[in-house]
Amino acid sequence: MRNAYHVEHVRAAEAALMARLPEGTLMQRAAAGLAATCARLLGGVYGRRVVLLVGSGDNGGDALYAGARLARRGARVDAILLNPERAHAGGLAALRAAGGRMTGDPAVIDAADLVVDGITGIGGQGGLRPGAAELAARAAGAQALVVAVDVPSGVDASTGVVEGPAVRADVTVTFGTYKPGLLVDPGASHAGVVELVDIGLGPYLPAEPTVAALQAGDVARLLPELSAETDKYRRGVVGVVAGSDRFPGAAVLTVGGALYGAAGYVRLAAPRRVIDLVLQRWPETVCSEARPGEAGRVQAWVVGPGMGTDEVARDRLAEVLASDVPVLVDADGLTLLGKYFGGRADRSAPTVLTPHAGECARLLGAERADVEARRLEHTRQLAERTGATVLLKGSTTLVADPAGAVRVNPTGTPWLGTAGTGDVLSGLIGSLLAAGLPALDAASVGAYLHGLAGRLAADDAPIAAHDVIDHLPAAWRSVGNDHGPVRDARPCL
Ligand SMILES: NC(=O)C1=CN([C@@H]2O[C@H](COP(=O)(O)OP(=O)(O)OC[C@H]3O[C@@H](n4cnc5c(N)ncnc54)[C@H](OP(=O)(O)O)[C@@H]3O)[C@@H](O)[C@H]2O)[C@@H](O)CC1
Ligand SMILES: [K+]
Repeated sequence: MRNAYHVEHVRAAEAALMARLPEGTLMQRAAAGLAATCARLLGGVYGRRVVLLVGSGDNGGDALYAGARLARRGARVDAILLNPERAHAGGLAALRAAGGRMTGDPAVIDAADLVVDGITGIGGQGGLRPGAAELAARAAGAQALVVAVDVPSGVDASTGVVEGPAVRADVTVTFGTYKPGLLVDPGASHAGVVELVDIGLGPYLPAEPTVAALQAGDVARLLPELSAETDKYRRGVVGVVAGSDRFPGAAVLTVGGALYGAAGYVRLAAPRRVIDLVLQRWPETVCSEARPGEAGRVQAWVVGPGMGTDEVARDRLAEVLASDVPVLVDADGLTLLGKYFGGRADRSAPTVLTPHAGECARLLGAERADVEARRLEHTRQLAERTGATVLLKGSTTLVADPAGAVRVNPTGTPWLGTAGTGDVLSGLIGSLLAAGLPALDAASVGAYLHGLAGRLAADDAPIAAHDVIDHLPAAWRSVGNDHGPVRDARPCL
């Protein structure tokens, strides 16, 4: 698990650790890690041109001490101080002693091999002020690699919100722990590759992170265990209510995602025309024209993709919500939820909602642009308000549960932003719910596998939703299964 903590937790941990160490120790650890990354990126230090952008806080101090280390190894280091009177005194003295120079001329940026962004870190507030914004823009237009110290300046470390101009880094070297703003967009897309330098904060951070990102090993651990005794019934049945005469393809994609999840089989409740189309593609589907409540027992329902928003669809949703099993509501189901159910599910069994930003905005009565800009806040808010686990789709998919846990998905590709991929995701998560995964795990594991399948399918070229289904087995295989290879459960005869 890649854990990220709100700035208030980082500050508390830092204070507790600093109380046990000689003054300046943490900044030296940070600067050493930063300088090592810069040296590696430069592919050698001697004769390289490095420019430091230095704010008046400790973020600037880190940059100055790292610059001093590089200067001692022969780099030509120029520091631009945003506020010369308030720059970190110890860092300044170290840089001077190592042969670094202070300059007021931003033209040095144009000729630099590497720019170190030490304007603001966890102490930054709002978008960059004009002087800092000009330097950031100049660095973005130059050839140099940009390395952000702790957090790209202008990105809110705790939330990923970017309120105005901000640095766009190639690499961010962060200290002690990841920050949510490095994992959640729009901040994440400013951070580039994130490297963590251990400065010893670990034991002083709370057990529960503010935001966590699953890694392959976590997904492997969370996947359901299969054994020789596992049959289709024990693996669970996922029910799908999707598709309509107008949008039959949504059912094909949702069923496809569900078939390649962990459930033993997929039951579809839909109109005849939808069933015919689904059976052509997926003959293994168990289909029924009956209402969901009469279609047979399932361990989880997926309801919504392409089902329409008329009163027939409303009644189907009502039946599914009245069941006592986990339910995932997506697409038209979300519209119906807002229109007829006051935006609330009010169920005792787990409910998962999978809106994109527009659907999330509608359910919250907010603006879509606001949801995009403050993804963490709005995902949490919708989970609190609905009592459901909410997965907000889009760049850096987020999952929040009503108890306050938040996960951010580290996989995915912009190529996934194409019609029907959401239907595949719904089916996949529904299948994981049917196999018994708790809502937060089902949603975040589903997002992980879906994002990975999308990446494998795209390989830097456009994809369609059915390509994602085709690559789900490869995505599963690539994370492995912590419970051992299933094919070895029984000896071959
Ligand atoms: N925590 C740890 O364990 C460790 C932390 N360490 C390091 O300390 C960093 C935190 O240092 P910090 O607290 O001094 O704050 P920091 O990020 O330098 O920013 C404050 C400065 O920014 C300015 N400023 C604010 N907003 C601005 C804006 N929009 N645009 C422009 N300027 C703006 C603000 O100006 P003021 O408001 O005072 O005028 C003030 O000058 C942390 O990120 C890490 O790098 C490591 O050394 C060791 C371990
Ligand atoms: K920075």
